Amino acid sequence: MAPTKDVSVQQENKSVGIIGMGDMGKMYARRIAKAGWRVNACDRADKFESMKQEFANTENIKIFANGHLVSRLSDYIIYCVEAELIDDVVAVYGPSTKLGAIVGGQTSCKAPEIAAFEKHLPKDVEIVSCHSLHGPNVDPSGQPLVLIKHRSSDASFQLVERILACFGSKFVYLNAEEHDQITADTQAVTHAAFLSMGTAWAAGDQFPWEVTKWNSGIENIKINITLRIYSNKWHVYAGLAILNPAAQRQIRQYACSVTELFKLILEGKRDEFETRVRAAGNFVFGKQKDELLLRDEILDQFSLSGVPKSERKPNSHLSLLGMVDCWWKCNIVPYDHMICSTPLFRLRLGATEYLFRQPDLLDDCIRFALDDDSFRSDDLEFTFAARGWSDAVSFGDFNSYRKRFEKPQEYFAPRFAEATKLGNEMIKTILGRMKILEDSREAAKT
Ligand SMILES: NC(=O)C1=CN([C@@H]2O[C@H](COP(=O)(O)OP(=O)(O)OC[C@H]3O[C@@H](n4cnc5c(N)ncnc54)[C@H](OP(=O)(O)O)[C@@H]3O)[C@@H](O)[C@H]2O)C=CC1
Ligand SMILES: O=C(O)C(=O)Cc1ccc(O)cc1
Repeated sequence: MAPTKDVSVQQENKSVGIIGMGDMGKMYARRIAKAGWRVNACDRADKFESMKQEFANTENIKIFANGHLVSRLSDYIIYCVEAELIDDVVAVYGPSTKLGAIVGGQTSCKAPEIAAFEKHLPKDVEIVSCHSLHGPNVDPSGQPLVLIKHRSSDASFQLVERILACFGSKFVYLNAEEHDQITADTQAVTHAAFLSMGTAWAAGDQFPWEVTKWNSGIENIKINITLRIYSNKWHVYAGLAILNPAAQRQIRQYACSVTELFKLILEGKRDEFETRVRAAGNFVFGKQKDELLLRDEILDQFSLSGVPKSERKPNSHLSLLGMVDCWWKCNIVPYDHMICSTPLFRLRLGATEYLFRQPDLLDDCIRFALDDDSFRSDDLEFTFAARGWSDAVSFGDFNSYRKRFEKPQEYFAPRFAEATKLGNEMIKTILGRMKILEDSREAAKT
């Protein structure tokens, strides 16, 4: 029989440690173990027995009582804990790291993670960090996986590459600072926009799929993504926004863009509003010639409502106008950030592109924003919400972020099961199509 990949991996006689066996840690452990590497893993001590049971029959995974035991044994140790806890957890287990091992982390913001490693790890330990730019239930193949060679030899870095190759992801090589700059946009502002939509709908006591005016192709994206975010754990979003200074700046600009555009609407300053929206659009989309990322017939498959197309109305789309204005004011061309794109970022870019690159739609939207007041109160709620999220992030208070998150979460909870199912299908279909487009663009370049 031909030697399998598993055999060559075992021959390296290296083991991987995972500290923090939540959603991402388990996903990492399972995939790395399946590729044949020995995995030593732990979560908090009080979960030791239940974890042991859960992984009793999983080949190559051994559960330990704590991170000291994992650290002492493993050659590449990955911290998969909450971002806000990284300093505390590395302070405890870091000094137990095996002599000459490599350490990395999976948290979504790298400045505090690298600072914790530099502070608490012994000097002989190398540092190679990583970040999978997708959630635990998304197929990692073809998705970006950032690798950060912070303090390591080439040989150690190549070992990490061989270990993480089992995801089939696209490696993206960045330093920690570049990572945080780009993900501030691709992740933190993306979440801020959809979190604000959810807060506004909940504050206005609207299940958007039950209200006719929220029914059109891109509304389906807004609703499905918003519900997808609220059905998740608050700490993931809090960590990557609060701990990343670039994210705080960009989220503040998003709130400011939304507020300024809304004031122009209220004051009826048509020319100023239109000039600003078009200038932002030209900056972001002016050079784009490729086919649109999103198409009606695909978007329409993913409605939570079933309202016929003929009954749909235009929308002022303040949330999308604000995104493009924010990119313009931050001097960001989002297409340059595709290397660190998450599925949600691609959908956000697809939705704004859909509006700005179809001249009739943008004309309708500008006219509607100024002449029709049926979205005014929704836009008011949205503006409050965007500023509230920006404040929550700037104040840096995890607890108030959590409270802010949990209110809409409770409001939308009854629809999570259905929305997640539809959202997963939507993401699969739309991203499948986007990938074909992106591949053909790449092929055209070469
Ligand atoms: N979920 C996602 O979509 C993604 C998340 N990430 C990042 O990955 C990291 C993990 O996220 P995720 O898996 O979703 O979060 P989870 O909350 O599911 O997992 C974190 C786990 O670490 C455990 N933990 C906390 N302290 C310790 C400790 N001292 N020793 C051992 N285990 C500990 C937590 O226990 P307890 O719950 O009791 O605190 C929890 O089980 C985060 O930093 C997140 O930002 C990155 C990409 C995607
Ligand atoms: O795609 C998104 O934006 C998600 O919400 C999932 C996610 C969350 C945190 C990460 O660090 C990476 C991906």
